Amino acid sequence: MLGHIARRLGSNGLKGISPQQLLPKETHRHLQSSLDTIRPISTVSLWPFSSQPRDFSQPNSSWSPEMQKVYDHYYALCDTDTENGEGKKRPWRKLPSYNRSIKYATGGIHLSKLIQAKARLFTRNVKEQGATFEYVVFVNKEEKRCVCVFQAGRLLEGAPGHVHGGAIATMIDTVTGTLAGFLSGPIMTANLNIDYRSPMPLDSVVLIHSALDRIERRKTYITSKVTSTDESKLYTEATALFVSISVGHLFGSRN
Ligand SMILES: CCCCCCCCCCCCCC(=O)SCCNC(=O)CCNC(=O)[C@H](O)C(C)(C)COP(=O)(O)OP(=O)(O)OC[C@H]1O[C@@H](n2cnc3c(N)ncnc32)[C@H](O)[C@@H]1OP(=O)(O)O
Repeated sequence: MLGHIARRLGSNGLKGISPQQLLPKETHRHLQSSLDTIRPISTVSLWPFSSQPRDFSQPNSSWSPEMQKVYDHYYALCDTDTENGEGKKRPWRKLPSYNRSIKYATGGIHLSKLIQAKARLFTRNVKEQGATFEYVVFVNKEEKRCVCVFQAGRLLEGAPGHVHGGAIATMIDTVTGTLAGFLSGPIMTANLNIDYRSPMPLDSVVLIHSALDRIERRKTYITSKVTSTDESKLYTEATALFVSISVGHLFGSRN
């Protein structure tokens, strides 16, 4: 199939070629009839390759009612785009989450190939939904803080029936790092201090609250705490230091 498409593309790339020309008649007819059953034809694109990367933080069937409820709560506080382009300005924004750290940033697709084409983000590389890290990050730019809703799947076991401390550290690093990157641009974790206060049962849904403490030159300090969704129980507290880097740092350059 891909060879067929490549032959039809020839040396002219995609210019002027419709999806109908690229697909065998039978495949095209099948695709057309499937799509007709789910969306009005006027809104259907027959182009079979999505240019949109998958957002792993969209709700899915592995989410517990509690996870969905907290997601709905924060989602309702987010900026919205309406059909006539008049969005509602609200303080929160849901961040999309892809399975590579830089691929979809500006120019990142080329960088990600240079660095390691087959690399995948640690927290987004298990196919079975709900088995490991299910999470979504909401950020409040004005208040320089974010909240991550995290459902810890059964494959994250450390102590029997409970979430592994390394998995919790991974999520704290990810969330504090996301906030630091959002506020300061490219960064790397220089220091992460964690106090584990109570064991977290597998399948728990928790909130990871992270906030900017201060920025000093290239250093961004973030504080974080992990609580139950009603915030009555404290699981973990942490502080993190991120140092701003140039892209060259990832290639071993000190500039
Ligand atoms: C963009 C994000 C969005 C993407 C989405 C994906 C989401 C996932 C997000 C996932 C996120 C996950 C992210 C990850 O997991 S990143 C992976 C884990 N981290 C690393 O591997 C980092 C390894 N270390 C280094 O590369 C370098 O040491 C760094 C870059 C950290 C600094 O080396 P550099 O040569 O550049 O700087 P410098 O040495 O001149 O120091 C500069 C300043 O910093 C101070 N300092 C340094 N170290 C420490 C320390 N340990 N405690 C206290 N202070 C420290 C230092 O005193 C100085 O202070 P001052 O003299 O200015 O006062």
